[in-house]
Amino acid sequence: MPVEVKICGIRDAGAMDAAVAAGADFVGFVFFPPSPRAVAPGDAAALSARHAGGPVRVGLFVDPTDDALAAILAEVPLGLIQLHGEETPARAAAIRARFGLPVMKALGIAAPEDLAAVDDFAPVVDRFLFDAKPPPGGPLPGGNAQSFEWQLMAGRTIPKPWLLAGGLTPANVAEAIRTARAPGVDVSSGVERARGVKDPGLIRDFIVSARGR
Ligand SMILES: O=C(O)c1ccccc1NCC(=O)[C@H](O)[C@H](O)COP(=O)(O)O
Repeated sequence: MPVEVKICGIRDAGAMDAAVAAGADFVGFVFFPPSPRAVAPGDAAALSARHAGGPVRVGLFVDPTDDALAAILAEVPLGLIQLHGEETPARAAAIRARFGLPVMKALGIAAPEDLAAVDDFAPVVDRFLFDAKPPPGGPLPGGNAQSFEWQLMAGRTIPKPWLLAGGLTPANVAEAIRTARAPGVDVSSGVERARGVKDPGLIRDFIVSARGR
């Protein structure tokens, strides 16, 4: 199976087109206003409409209310909801049931015990994303260009499809995949030329490096 790739934080046509052309499996739209990568729902819908088919459109949320989810889903044709906050398994289950979309839960990993949450979420989510724990007091719960120890994932049986994230770049993604034995990867900062500004060339390089060609 080819490694799955998600390009997160798409905000402009150049990035969207590059991700589609390079064969990304997922593109992420950040619906978290404090993020420099936040995108307005109308803009996300327009970017999505540039391509029929192609990658799964992922909406990234941080502890969203039902009203916020409903408003965005009314505008943007999302195929997957990414929960990147402090959502509990019960909240993830409720979102999945109410909105009828698959859910990917992001878990911050710094030590082996952080993976214990997998057992709690596995029955109620469709995918996992394993990211570095955010810096204490930092403004963002993700997208911080920070890696965690990839070796923590090696040899783990994760009962759902999963993506490795955190500090990945075109230069380190192949080693990260080998070390973590990751079936998929997610990137944001590592394909940016400035914070929040994606670089189409880096998006291409990242996907080529991840897939080993
Ligand atoms: O990217 C953001 O701005 C963001 C804001 C709030 C919550 C999560 C966020 N990003 C989550 C992602 O899926 C990132 O791609 C992932 O954390 C990896 O980011 P990076 O280390 O920058 O590649």
